[in-house]
Amino acid sequence: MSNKVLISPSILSADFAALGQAVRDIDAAGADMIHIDVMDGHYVPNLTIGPDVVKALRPHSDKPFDVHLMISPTELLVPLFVAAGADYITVHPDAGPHLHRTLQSIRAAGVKAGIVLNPGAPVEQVDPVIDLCDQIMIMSVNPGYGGQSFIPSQLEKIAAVRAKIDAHVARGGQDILLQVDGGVNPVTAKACIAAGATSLVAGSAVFKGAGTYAENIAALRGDTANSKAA
Ligand SMILES: O=C(CO)[C@H](O)[C@H](O)COP(=O)(O)O
Ligand SMILES: [Co+2]
Repeated sequence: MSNKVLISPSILSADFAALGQAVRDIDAAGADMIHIDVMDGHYVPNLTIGPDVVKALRPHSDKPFDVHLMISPTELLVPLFVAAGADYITVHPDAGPHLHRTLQSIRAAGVKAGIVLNPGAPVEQVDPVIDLCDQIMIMSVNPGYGGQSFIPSQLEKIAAVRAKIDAHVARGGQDILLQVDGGVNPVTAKACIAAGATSLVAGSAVFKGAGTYAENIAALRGDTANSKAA
């Protein structure tokens, strides 16, 4: 795997009246993936994007669509996001009803599967399903809204999951992206990377940061030569 950290800008912070343009712009600015936050007004107290919007955005970029499902129950809607063009589907273990089966069904559909640990969730949630994960995401804010502040206690969890992934790979298991989502800016990004993250989600820091989208993305990678936002 490349040492370069992947940047997955969250379109939650984009202009919802111009999402296609936003996806084209972050693609051109060097995003590695496009993070799409799906909220149902039930698992989290906010409503956002459904499968028809994901399908409508699909022609606007060839980059992987990184779909973060904050919906409960999860299982019934997974096929709709697969059909809409998701490349990664990441689910919350407590959204239910059957985490193991949900991850199996995502992978059986040819899509990469991930789990998300909320700030209050124990790191042990990873253990029973690590074989089925292509991505593990640590939420560094409580899910539901963009623009919140990074919760520093999650750095310890990032490091603990890094150790679990490294041990898993050493046993011959598949490599797994370690993603962080929430309150990621150039300062917190540095701490996340030091703790072992390999993929960073950022909404506010990309769409509302100090520089151009390309400069904001470069700043998250720690590439200060190409950034005005660091
Ligand atoms: O999943 C999310 C919220 O539930 C978002 O991906 C996340 O909050 C990104 O926004 P920001 O970078 O502004 O914190
Ligand atoms: Co998200």
